[in-house]
Amino acid sequence: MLNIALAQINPTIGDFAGNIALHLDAARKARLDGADLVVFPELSLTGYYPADLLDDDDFQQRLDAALRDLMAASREVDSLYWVIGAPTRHAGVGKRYRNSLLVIKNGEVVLDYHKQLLPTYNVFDERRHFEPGPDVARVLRIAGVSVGFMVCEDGWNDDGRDYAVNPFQRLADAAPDLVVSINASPSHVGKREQRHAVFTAACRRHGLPLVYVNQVGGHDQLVYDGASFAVEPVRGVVFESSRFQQDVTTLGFDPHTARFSPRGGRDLPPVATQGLSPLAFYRRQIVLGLRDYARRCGFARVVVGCSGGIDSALTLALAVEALGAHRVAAITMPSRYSSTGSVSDSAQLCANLGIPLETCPIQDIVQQVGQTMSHSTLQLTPAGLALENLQARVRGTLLMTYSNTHGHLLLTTGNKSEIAVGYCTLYGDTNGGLGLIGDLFKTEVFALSRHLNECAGRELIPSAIIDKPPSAELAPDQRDTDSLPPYELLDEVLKVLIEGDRLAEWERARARSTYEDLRRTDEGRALLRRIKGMIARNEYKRRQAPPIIQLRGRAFGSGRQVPIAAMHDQDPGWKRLT
Ligand SMILES: Nc1ncnc2c1ncn2[C@@H]1O[C@H](COP(=O)(O)OP(=O)(O)OC[C@H]2O[C@@H]([n+]3cccc(C(=O)O)c3)[C@H](O)[C@@H]2O)[C@@H](O)[C@H]1O
Ligand SMILES: Nc1ncnc2c1ncn2[C@@H]1O[C@H](COP(=O)(O)OP(=O)(O)OP(=O)(O)O)[C@@H](O)[C@H]1O
Ligand SMILES: NC(=O)CC[C@H](N)C(=O)O
Repeated sequence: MLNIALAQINPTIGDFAGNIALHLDAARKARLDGADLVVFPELSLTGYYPADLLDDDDFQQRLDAALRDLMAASREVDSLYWVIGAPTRHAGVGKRYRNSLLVIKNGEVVLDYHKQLLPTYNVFDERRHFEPGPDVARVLRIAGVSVGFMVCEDGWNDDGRDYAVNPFQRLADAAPDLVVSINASPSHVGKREQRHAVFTAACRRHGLPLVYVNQVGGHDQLVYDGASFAVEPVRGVVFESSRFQQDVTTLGFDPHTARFSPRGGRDLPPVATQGLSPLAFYRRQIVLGLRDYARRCGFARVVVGCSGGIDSALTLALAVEALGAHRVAAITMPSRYSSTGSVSDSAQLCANLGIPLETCPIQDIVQQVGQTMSHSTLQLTPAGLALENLQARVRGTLLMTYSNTHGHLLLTTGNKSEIAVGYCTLYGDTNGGLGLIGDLFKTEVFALSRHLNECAGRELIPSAIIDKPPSAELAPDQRDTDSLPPYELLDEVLKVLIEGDRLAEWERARARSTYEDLRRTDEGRALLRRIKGMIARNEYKRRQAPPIIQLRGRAFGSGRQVPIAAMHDQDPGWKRLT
């Protein structure tokens, strides 16, 4: 019997002392639980993903020292095998580092393995920093059990197709009793189920049991849900660590039966195939994403402009859940175009959430800006769109002034639909340090708001806010639908155009059929061209936008890299100055 601890930790990138302490605490717990080896996530020493910090001299020196400190720390838990992840120096031609898995014991490296498949797609950019490891299998005998090792993406090329490099196949050829995979796998809706499908299929194909340990925590726009797991070749996933929090659990493994057992128990039931609902998932992902972003960047409090609309309401409700009511500030900034509901609904929302609502009307400043500009040599009186945007910019400026004064992090409130088509004001409502709902389509913003109310068993977000038609309230009687197609239609089209083959299977059929229906008529094709044009022409806004927490298969940000100064397909608004 081999006792193996799955140490799902939440390292902070570059906080070497803190990360070593996390390793040591987990190792001590593993020892108390009778573990022979403790398994940490990919790049557990640095945190995933250090990116260009790997090119920084000081970081490199701190990393070298930290690796020595971690080895020394391993002596404090006598004879325990630690499986850790760290960049290690690469001496040959090419990149300076490899993405490595090290097995250490009593201060010595007893095995090293270097990741072969370096993901460089979507949000990943590992080829930029790492040299791939050689096409070899690495196996070590621990407590009479032969254990083979791999790192994250190494396990994803085993789907029956004929890849040039398939580390899972290579390891299977070495016939270990057990596979240990260390990972930094960011989560989005459906990702947990995808991991289960990929690894149960490979384990079944090769008749191999596997332990998969993932990182947990929020790192900029990415959130890692943990959800580490153990797979038996016949029964599939039989254990799953808790999601969205650190977890150190020790399992027994019997090499004769290839089965796992809980500590002191006999058997494990198979884990349910279906995890959280999409809405429950979004909520937990955003809450952890904000919590870790705020604490890692040193923000005790956040501030949100509260319009009485659904986007700011949902942002506030999620911020209160993540940080507590005492850490969230809301400011209403009515203008002459604000409805009465804008302030009264904001007041009701804040009462429901238990936060005070500050008030700062903007009419005087907007007027003053107009007068200043018209009385200057500019002789310019802001009107039309310029006046609309001025209001949004005055609000953005006031919010940043509040942030500068009190040190609150400003949360931006844009959703994926409006970010896609540029229905937002640059340096106005796009101001902020982090977006919580920027990867939710507007229809999902409504659904998640209702979900929060259902979970609370009361109205957190007042139904008046949920039921009112979306409006920017920057001009008289303005409605979003004056400028945009109805969100029920727009969102389905955006799913196809933005997410494409990354669109989750459960929503693919509906989105595609809406899209294909539109392609059948002249009017529909014209609408598609218009939407494509809006997406293309607003690339520049997204390039300047704050990071948003990724929730879906393809989010704006590093996961979608599109040039700005380009001629985009079918863009009716494209013009070249000659
Ligand atoms: N390729 C490019 N590269 C760099 N910069 C570029 C650019 N193209 C335009 N620009 C700049 O961007 C400016 C236009 O962008 P911007 O000033 O943002 O203004 P714009 O996109 O023209 O207008 C904002 C739109 O968003 C709507 N809105 C505003 C606020 C809130 C909401 C809501 O409900 O959430 C909706 C508003 O009603 C309006 O339709 C141009 O004047 C130019 O300076
Ligand atoms: N009267 C206001 N008071 C305070 N903040 C405002 C006000 N109006 C707009 N904002 C800020 O600007 C953001 C964009 O608001 P706007 O109403 O223009 O569009 P929206 O996308 O429908 O957002 P929401 O649903 O929150 O109203 C809001 O989420 C809010 O943060
Ligand atoms: N760190 C990695 O290798 C991540 C890639 C992998 N396919 C995942 O997202 O799970």
